[in-house]
Amino acid sequence: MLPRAVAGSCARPPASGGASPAAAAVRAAVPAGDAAPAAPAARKPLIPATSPTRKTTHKPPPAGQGKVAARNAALIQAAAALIWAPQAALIAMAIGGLAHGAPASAMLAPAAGVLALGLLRAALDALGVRRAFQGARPILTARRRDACAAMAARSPLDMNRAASGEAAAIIGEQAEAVQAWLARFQPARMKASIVPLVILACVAPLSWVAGLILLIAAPLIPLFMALIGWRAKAASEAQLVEMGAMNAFLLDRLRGLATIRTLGAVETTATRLRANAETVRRKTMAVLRIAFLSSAVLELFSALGVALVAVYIGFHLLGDLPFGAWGGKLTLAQGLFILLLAPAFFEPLRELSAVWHDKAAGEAAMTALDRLSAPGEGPAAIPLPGAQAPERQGEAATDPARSGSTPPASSLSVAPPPTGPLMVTAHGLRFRYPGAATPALPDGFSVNIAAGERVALLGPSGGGKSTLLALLAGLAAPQHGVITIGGQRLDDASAARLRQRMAWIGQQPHVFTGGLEANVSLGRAAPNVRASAGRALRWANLADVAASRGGAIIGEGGVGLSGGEALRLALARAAFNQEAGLVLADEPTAHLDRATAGAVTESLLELAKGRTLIVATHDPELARRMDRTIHLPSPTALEERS
Ligand SMILES: Nc1ncnc2c1ncn2[C@@H]1O[C@H](COP(=O)(O)OP(=O)(O)OP(=O)(O)O)[C@@H](O)[C@H]1O
Repeated sequence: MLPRAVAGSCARPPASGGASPAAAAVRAAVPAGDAAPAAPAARKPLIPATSPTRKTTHKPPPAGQGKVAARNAALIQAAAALIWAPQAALIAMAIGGLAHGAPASAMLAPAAGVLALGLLRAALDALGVRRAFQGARPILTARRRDACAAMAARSPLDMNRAASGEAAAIIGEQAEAVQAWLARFQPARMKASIVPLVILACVAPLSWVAGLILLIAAPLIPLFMALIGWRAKAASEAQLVEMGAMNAFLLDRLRGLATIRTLGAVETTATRLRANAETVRRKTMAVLRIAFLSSAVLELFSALGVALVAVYIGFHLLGDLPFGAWGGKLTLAQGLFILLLAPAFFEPLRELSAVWHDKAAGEAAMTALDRLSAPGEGPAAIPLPGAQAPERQGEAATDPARSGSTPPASSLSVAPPPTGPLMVTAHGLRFRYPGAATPALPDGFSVNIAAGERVALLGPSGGGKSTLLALLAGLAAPQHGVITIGGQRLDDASAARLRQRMAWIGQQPHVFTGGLEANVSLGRAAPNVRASAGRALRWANLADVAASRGGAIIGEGGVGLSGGEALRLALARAAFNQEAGLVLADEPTAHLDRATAGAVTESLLELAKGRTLIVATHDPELARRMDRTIHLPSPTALEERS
């Protein structure tokens, strides 16, 4: 089985600014896929993250740079919000002037001023939003890249790796919440800490009563929002976990659809899926309930604050409440100015509350990304030799501890493995899966396979055939013993380079979304890629399939391939790799009818010309066609020995 591929990140424009917390929560709680069909760009062919010739470069997230960009964007947005103060002053003065008998023509200058300031405000606001989005995007991309790199740095044999469905849901979909959090919550927080203070500074010198009302009403909003926010975060996290679990379950069952049908387990699977969906619905409703509750609290307090200011100003102007203006009496213009500013005082607090759910969802998504990006250390982890997690950049090549218990004698050798068929040796191997009671291979297992030899690994189920192939492919490191490929020791430093000279044919090759040719080349660099992929397809007897599909998308969401065709695709992939001097095949004829299995056997033999071939199989016919057979003992024999 090749390492699972992880979907790359896809850009999505910022969500439109929601006015209420409920709207924000609906955005956060409802999966994007439910709200709108995936954009065609999101269906690009995927390339395995550990594709041998594809080098992943990891850059650290531009945290410092991102922070400066976010602060600048927030300041621009705060400045835009503050423009309302001079606009309100112009409007109040103009109406005050009218009340005192000024001619209508006196309105023209203030109206022009309000218009000009309005345009400036809109421009600044747009600039601030744009800057915030541009500042947040690279941070999200870096986090996604880190998560993909950390996943790729774990062996496909590692059972503790996140399931593909869960990883795809977190990296592809849930991670978008980080963008909303960074681009919207942080500017909103900055606005909420600057704008009300400035407005208070404008209002208080005119009327201490109005200032006091605002001062008392304002902190109640963040206080209640914080109280509700704690629950919102917990609810968002629970919802994300449930969504990831459902995706993982769905993907797993889709992969095994044929088996489910064969075993008549369709109804059971559907029932379980229905139960999962019901749990997701309940968790989503919990998030929405909290959102609507916080929305009600917020509107109540801001409406009360504005109403109290309006009542006071009204009665003050009528002379019923003659106090509160520092010993004097407010003019109509001053009263209007305060009235116009009162809603603007609460506006940033409302906005902050509206994006509070972005914060809850963003933090929950960030935690999920962190979990994926964790390098997978500890007793249960199986690191992928030769792969580098982002944190380990530059460290792996010089760290002997990572290459197993034996010192990396030839790891300093940078000579490329020889061309042509590769000799394979294994000496004194010991390998036990983390947490397993018994070794997966006979202890001290040794083997010598000559260059160009064709060998079958035979043995009962669970005897360790696939494990041995995985160790030879450098997908996991043995706890003891030495493997050499083409005379070079397979270790942490050489694994990635040696894997480039290997081809792997699994039982159920993964078909990526994309055309047949792209599925053969898998993003690998080669001269005349298309022509070479076409040749490989013709060689694997897939020319007819390619012609009938006419460049259509195959794989996830596209037209599928039969089991035999998928196997032939794997053969074409191996044939495409002209550099491969070692072909490792894991039960290539399993699940195939006799005729197709025979055809696959012939193709394998042809592929093996000029290459070394090691096949794990239960198929006696395939084993008979090999030069030699190696028997691996049964697991019970191993248990007795251990
Ligand atoms: N990723 C894994 N994590 C933990 N244990 C594993 C893992 N893969 C295999 N094993 C265990 O290791 C032992 C050897 O399994 P392996 O798949 O290598 O046998 P096999 O000979 O290929 O079997 P089969 O013919 O059924 O494919 C088994 O006991 C199996 O349960």
